[in-house]
Amino acid sequence: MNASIELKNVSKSFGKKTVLQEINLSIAEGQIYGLIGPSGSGKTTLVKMIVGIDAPDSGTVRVLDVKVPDLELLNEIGYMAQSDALYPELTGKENLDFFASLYPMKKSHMKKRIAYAADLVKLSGDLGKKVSAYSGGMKRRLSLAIALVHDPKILILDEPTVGIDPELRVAIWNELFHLKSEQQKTILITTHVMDEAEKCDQVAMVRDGAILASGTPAELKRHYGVNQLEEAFLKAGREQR
Ligand SMILES: Nc1ncnc2c1ncn2[C@@H]1O[C@H](COP(=O)(O)OP(=O)(O)OP(=O)(O)O)[C@@H](O)[C@H]1O
Repeated sequence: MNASIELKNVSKSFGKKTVLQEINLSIAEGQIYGLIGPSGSGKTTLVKMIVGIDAPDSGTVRVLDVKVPDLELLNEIGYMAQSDALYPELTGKENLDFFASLYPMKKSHMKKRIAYAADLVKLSGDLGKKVSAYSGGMKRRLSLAIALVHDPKILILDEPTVGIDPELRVAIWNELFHLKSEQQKTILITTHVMDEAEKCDQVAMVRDGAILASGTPAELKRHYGVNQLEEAFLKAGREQR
């Protein structure tokens, strides 16, 4: 099977600081892939390279076998950034309409997609309100709906469940599982939360701009002889030093 997302020897520095060093990553289609690592380890920088928002200093990024950046590829990627990029003076519905209109979709299909995405994040009842009146969690939920609205093959979600209550978090994860198994979506997610990493098919542990280890959660725990993924992460970090 071809990889949906493939990074080869990707490095990036900001000034003198090396933020990513020689990253190699291959994510198969139809997987939920987790990037787990502490704050500042380089996860966001890495996903921005995959979306094409930022360019590596060296190395290559390919998505669906197309070299990034590529404008058409954006039709196949749903990106939820860590900070919400919403229009506060517009309503939730107007935000969804606007972002959906950026993609080639028939009006009737667009309407269905907006209803589906709003329902998924339990915002259907609040779509008429201005985003400036939304709570932090509601804004995250709207951002997730926007990432999904054009039915992309690949979802890239940067800490999607931060500020979302446990019940909705479970509902969102169930939908991610559904999108994977029913529609073979490829889902890349960054998280600090170990119990979310446990739900991923594959996990890469990121630290100081490098991938310390990768594999299924079970493989990683077995490799490090531990019962918790968190312990595997700590052991991998100690071995690196
Ligand atoms: N545009 C930039 N200019 C300078 N430094 C940057 C820039 N973007 C990121 N960095 C630095 O790169 C490092 C990695 O940041 P990044 O946001 O990728 O980490 P992260 O793992 O996503 O962290 P968090 O979990 O807190 O979001 C940090 O030291 C950060 O300060």
